[in-house]
Formats: sequence, C-alpha cells, structure tokens
Amino acid sequence: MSNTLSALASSSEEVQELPALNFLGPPGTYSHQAAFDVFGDSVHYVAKQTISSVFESLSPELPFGIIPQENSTNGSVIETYNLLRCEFAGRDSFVRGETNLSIKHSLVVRKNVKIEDIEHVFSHEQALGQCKAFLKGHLPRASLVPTDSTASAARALLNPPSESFDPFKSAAICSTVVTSLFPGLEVLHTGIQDGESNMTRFYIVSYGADARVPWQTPPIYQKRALIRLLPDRDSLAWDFSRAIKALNIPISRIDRRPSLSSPTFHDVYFLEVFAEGGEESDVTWFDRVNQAVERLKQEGLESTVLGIW
Ligand SMILES: O=C(O)C(=O)C[C@]1(C(=O)O)C=C[C@@H](O)C=C1
Repeated sequence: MSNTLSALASSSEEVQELPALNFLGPPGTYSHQAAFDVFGDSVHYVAKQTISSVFESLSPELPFGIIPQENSTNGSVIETYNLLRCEFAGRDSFVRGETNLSIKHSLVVRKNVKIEDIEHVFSHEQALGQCKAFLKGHLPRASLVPTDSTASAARALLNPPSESFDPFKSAAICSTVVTSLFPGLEVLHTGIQDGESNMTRFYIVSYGADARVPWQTPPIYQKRALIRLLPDRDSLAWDFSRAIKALNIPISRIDRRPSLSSPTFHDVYFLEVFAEGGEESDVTWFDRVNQAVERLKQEGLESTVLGIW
C-alpha cells in the first residue's frame, strides 16, 4: 500500500482530539484525497454521504469541511453553488481556502466482469460528465446512473443497494485507489477522463469565519474572496455593470443560480474576487473586501461575504 493509501484507509478511525473535517465519503473519493493532501494527519476525517451533508453538518463539533467547486473539463459543481445560496452560507459557514487535485478516472468492475457485460455505469454526475468521450466510444449503450460519490458507486458493486442492481452487469467510474480500499474490485481501464489535464478545485469550508484552519500543507493561492449578490427583486432592467463598478476589485469568475424566489429568472450571483499579485496597500485584504461589499449595499444590492482567504 502506498503511503497516501494506507493513510486514507486509516484516516477514518476515530481520533477525537484532532479537529474534525467532513468530506464526501466513503474513503477513497477524490474529496478525501484532496483533503488528505492539505490536512494530512492534522484532522479527524468524518465521511458524509453527500456534498450537501458535508456543508450542512458544519458545527462547533464538526468545524471543517471540503467541497468540490469546479472541474476543468465539466465545469461548476451545481450542488455546491446551490448550497452557497442558502442563508447559513456567509452567516454560520464560510469558505476559508482552496486546493486543486488532478483527477484521473478508472472504469472499475467486480473481479472477472468484462467490458462486454456492462449495461450500467455508476458514478458521481461530475465524473460521468468528465468521461463522455470514453463512454461514447466504449459503452455507447450503457445507462449512466448518478450516485452520491465515485467511491460509493464502487462500493455498491460489492454491496448492491437493491435487488434490481446487478453487479455483474455494472461498472463504476472512480479512482484506482478504491480498488485497494475495497478488495474484490478490479480496474478495466485507467485514464478514461476526457483530456489530459483534468483538474478539480475544492473549497475548504469552516463553521464560523475565524476558526483556525489546521493546514498541514498551506495552499499557495491567497487573497481571494467569494461574494454572493442578490439584485433588487423589482428591477426589470438589471444592469450588471452597476455591481462591477461599485465593487471595484478584480473579478476572476462569476457564477449564477436561480434564487428560488419570485419573480421568475431572479437569480443569485457568486463573484470570486482577488488582489492582484504584488499589490501593496495600506488597507488589509479583509478590509478591502468588506468595504467593497458596503459599496454594493449602498447601491441597493443585497450582498454577503461568503469567505475571505
Ligand atoms: O465523488 C467524488 O469522488 C468526489 O469527491 C466528488 C467529485 C465532484 O463532485 O466533482 C470530486 C472530484 C471529481 O471531479 C469527481 C467527483
């Protein structure tokens, strides 16, 4: 077993004195590997069943978490942005940092299952979306079934969740790490992701804005912030340039999700902002972001800081 792998296997054991970190389980997911890269053995890993429960269960007892935010092939992780629009984001829970992981997917089956036997492919919807070319080329007739995580898809091959699930006609898309964590599985194909450089970016989140993040390897990116913006409801002619002008900070990305409130097509926006490299200022990055949010509010734009890092 490699060092990382043995650590992933043992990291679920209870080590209560360390701060807890929620991750999308079971062990062997990419979230778990990304967390291990930055936290190593400085946290107690707590597996959750969904990305939503990673974020929603943050509390004084479970103060840290990791959630996938974007993939370089398949785009934004919708479940994460849906969570960030909830009122507890920016009130109780905050983004505190980020980390990237290179993602290499494998097609995994129960031992002795052949590619021609496969009728169903199970995985997290992000992973299914990152392997479209392989699936079209090798398994064009297979049904694609979304699961809570890549590792839970692999685990289901060994513990079928229902009688209709036939593990001898099924495959999972996941990391090869999973085959060592769950004996009885084997890899049919590796490197099945579309494109060579398939990268996922994760947000590190915490309960409260001030809890000290127990990094073992601190990430390199700094001076970023995430701001949620909800334009006035009755403005028919919503002009985004108003927000950009009031903000007056470089914006690296803008995401948009339905606000779920009326009128229709009233959306919530997420703006990720950053300080340019080498920028010298008497004002701290924290104050600059808060002052920018004050300017947005003076413009009548409801805005919330979801994290400064
Ligand atoms: O299912 C996993 O293994 C995860 O950690 C989730 C997730 C995601 O939602 O983006 C993380 C990285 C990969 O992009 C595929 C899936």
